[in-house]
Amino acid sequence: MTDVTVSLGANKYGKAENRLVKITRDTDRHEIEDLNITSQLRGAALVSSYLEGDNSLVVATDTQKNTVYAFAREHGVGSPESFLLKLGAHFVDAFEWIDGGLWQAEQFAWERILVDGDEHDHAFVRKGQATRLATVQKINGTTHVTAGLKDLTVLKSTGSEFHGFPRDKYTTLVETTDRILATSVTARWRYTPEAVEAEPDYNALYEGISAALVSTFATVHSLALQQSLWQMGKAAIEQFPEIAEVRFAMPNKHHFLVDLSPFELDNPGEVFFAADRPYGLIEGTVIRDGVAPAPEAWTDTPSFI
Ligand SMILES: O=c1[nH]c(=O)c2[nH]c(=O)[nH]c2[nH]1
Repeated sequence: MTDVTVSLGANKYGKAENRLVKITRDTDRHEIEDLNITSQLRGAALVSSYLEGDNSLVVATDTQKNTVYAFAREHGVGSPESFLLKLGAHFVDAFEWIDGGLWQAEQFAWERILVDGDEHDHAFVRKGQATRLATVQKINGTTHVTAGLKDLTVLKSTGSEFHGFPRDKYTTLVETTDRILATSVTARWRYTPEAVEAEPDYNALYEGISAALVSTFATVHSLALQQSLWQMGKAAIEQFPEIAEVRFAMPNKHHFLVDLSPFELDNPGEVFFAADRPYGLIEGTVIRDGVAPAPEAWTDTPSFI
């Protein structure tokens, strides 16, 4: 057997993709900062953790994660650059064997939802996300037009409650009167045969209907995402006689308040972990009374929405 020797090359370790949502709520006009942060450390002395399983110098990835959330509360975010600089300085200063590291951030941009032309104080829409949808169905001699949108991500940093649900031995969810409500709306609506016949301005209808959906999301004080869904569909149908029905699929994008008490920090609704899965999935159709149902309009379109 030939003598084979191996050595450890470049390495670093840490916690990837810490989803941090920071709400600044000193006044009624909230600010949102939404980031995905990765922290990784390097140090020559860390070789023993790889070669021998010696963890005596391993600043746990869990500690790195906690530091991200605690720093958001202690120092705020401000800019991703300044936040990462603070993290980097902390790790190399606090642990002398940490020579360096790599700290990376993605920041997701949000805009305030406009309600009657005015910026809302605590309701936001993710920038540049929504995709417009349109379908023409010719079937049994009839033409149906459906339209909609997907990936319209909206968030309210207050004005949402969830309580009064049944409890059994598997229920652990704590009742809340103030939570973040966030969803990525998929909605498809069907235009009435009369609207299609009249060859309406579909661009103007799309703008108006999508504005009605988001402004209703913003203004409804929500007791559940189900109720927001209903109110959004109802508003669109009431404001636009061209719509016969609206179908929705709305994931409940959970934001969990981070427990900062182990670090002797309070967290009055400011620092959240934005989970990506599992998520609640709330679906429903809102139908104008008196219109003829047209299930064939949806033939071969995506299963529900
Ligand atoms: O708006 C909500 N609807 C639910 O049905 C539900 N279930 C849950 O755990 N949280 C929530 N939130």
